[in-house]
Amino acid sequence: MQASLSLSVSNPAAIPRSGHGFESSLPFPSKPVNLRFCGLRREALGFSSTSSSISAYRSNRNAARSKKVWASLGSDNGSSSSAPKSFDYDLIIIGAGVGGHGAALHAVEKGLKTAIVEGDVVGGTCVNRGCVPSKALLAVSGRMRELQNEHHLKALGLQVSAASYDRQGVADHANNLATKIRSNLTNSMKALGVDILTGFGTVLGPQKVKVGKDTVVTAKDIIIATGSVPFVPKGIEVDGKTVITSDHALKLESVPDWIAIVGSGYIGLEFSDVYTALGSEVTFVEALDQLMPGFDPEIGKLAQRVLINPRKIDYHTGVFATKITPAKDGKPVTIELIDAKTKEPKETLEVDAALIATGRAPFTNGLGLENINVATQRGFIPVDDRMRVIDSNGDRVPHLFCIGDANGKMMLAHAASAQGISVVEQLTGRDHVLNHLSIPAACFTHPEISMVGLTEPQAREKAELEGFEVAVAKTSFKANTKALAENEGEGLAKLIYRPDNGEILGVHIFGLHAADLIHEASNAIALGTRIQDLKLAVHAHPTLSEVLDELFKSAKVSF
Ligand SMILES: Cc1cc2nc3c(=O)[nH]c(=O)nc-3n(C[C@H](O)[C@H](O)[C@H](O)COP(=O)(O)OP(=O)(O)OC[C@H]3O[C@@H](n4cnc5c(N)ncnc54)[C@H](O)[C@@H]3O)c2cc1C
Repeated sequence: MQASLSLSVSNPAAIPRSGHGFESSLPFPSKPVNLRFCGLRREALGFSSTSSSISAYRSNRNAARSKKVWASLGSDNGSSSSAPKSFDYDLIIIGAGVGGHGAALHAVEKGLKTAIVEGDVVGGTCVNRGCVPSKALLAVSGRMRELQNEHHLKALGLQVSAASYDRQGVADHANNLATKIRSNLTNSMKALGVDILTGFGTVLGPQKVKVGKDTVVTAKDIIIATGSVPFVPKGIEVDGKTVITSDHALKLESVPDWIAIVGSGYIGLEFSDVYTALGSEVTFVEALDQLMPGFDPEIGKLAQRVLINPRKIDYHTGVFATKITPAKDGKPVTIELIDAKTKEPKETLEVDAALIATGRAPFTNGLGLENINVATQRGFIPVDDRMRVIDSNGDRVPHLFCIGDANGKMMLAHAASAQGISVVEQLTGRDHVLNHLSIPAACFTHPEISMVGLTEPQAREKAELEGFEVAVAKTSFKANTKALAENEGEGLAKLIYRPDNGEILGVHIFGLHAADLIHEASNAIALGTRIQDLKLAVHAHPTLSEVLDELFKSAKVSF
């Protein structure tokens, strides 16, 4: 039975989505979708934004405009430009993904007259082809996994005769969620006064954008937020049916008996969770010597023991897939492997399907960067620590910023949104530099993996360079009452810190709801809270949050 799931892409051809022929530098992964990023703001939740509140926004906006402080932007971003004195907008954002949307809402709240240009559908990757539909599928795989686990059910005194699923129903759940969130997002932007300009955006100059064929709009400042597309290495032929990317996999048009997943980063891992829960066997193909590169090694090892070994998953590490050919005329998908180091040919795998999860490539094609003397670096737009675009001479391009996946700093939804908010803060007079080390990442397998800050090897390297001590504390979920009540005691939380001053360097969690638990640590890093103060915080009992309480209490800080 074939599904006809559609993500309602009104004009999917508007933006090319082919691979870019270079290695994507995907930093570790993801975190839970903050509903704010997905349009579920007050208004969308039924607290309607009245016309009086909108007009209040508009008059605040005008007041804020006249008071705008540009000091933080430096002289080359200020009024020295020869651009026209009056503009159509204070701010134009190119790309209505999660980054563009976050920036737009913050900008109108701050009183900036704002337009957002979108060449496809509002919501970008996260809402239409990323976080949102993938988490809907993972919600299903989590439940399937529980219902299929006889030991778990028996331990809870439950009996379930057989768990089965309706593939189309599962696909509909993912599609419906994306549609709902996309509509919330569109409505909230409209309600707050963001102008949505439909068409492909091209930068004509630092303060001028062409939308579609012949509309030209000007703005005091421009943010590029054009996101990314799946990266497909050379030699791999994607047919969208048996050799697929995440864009296709999210439609769940089939559940193959045996699927190879090329790449074991967070996207590959999450899909392995979905496919194995729905009955597929999975084979990972990974170029590095270990699965799950990017995770703290100790957490990766534990995750491999729990997520990979007991499931219908096998793997080949240290190999490149040089050629992948789709199934045809009754022949299976073939995957030719070579040794990643020696480049000697190895075996050829024959499977029912292959999912290419080798990272994401920035989408900066056709943006008109040549008009502003900007050269991309492996496709990414170079920016400084305030997201200001850097040109080919190493100078800042006045009034031009780039946020989100397109700058490659941290390819996560909430990082894109935080960068957008940070830029708007700068434009409205507050110098702001985002601390990317305080931004958490999560992988939504069952159980989940989350992290913030440095891994232990990274922290030790930094300590050696800077000359300080590093200490590590750990707590098991087996010591947590709530986890045991749920029969989910498998898990570990790890804290990497400086014993001399109580600074948190990194926190890594594998276990039930790890993606939610990480925020206590990321807020502490963002706010500079030290472990000696966290030890005094009180957590409700019995909750999973006590895992972190235990973790901080077990750290040995020397004052
Ligand atoms: C399967 C999958 C699961 C993921 N899960 C998570 C997760 O759980 N948590 C997480 O944090 N991240 C997750 N991510 C990553 C996340 O989706 C991205 O980091 C995020 O979407 C980046 O946001 P962005 O605004 O930079 O770009 P995008 O969301 O890609 O949006 C860019 C927008 O710009 C538009 N556009 C591009 N060029 C132009 C142009 N010239 N003119 C007009 N419009 C243009 C595009 O159509 C698009 O709408 C996931 C990604 C995938 C693929």
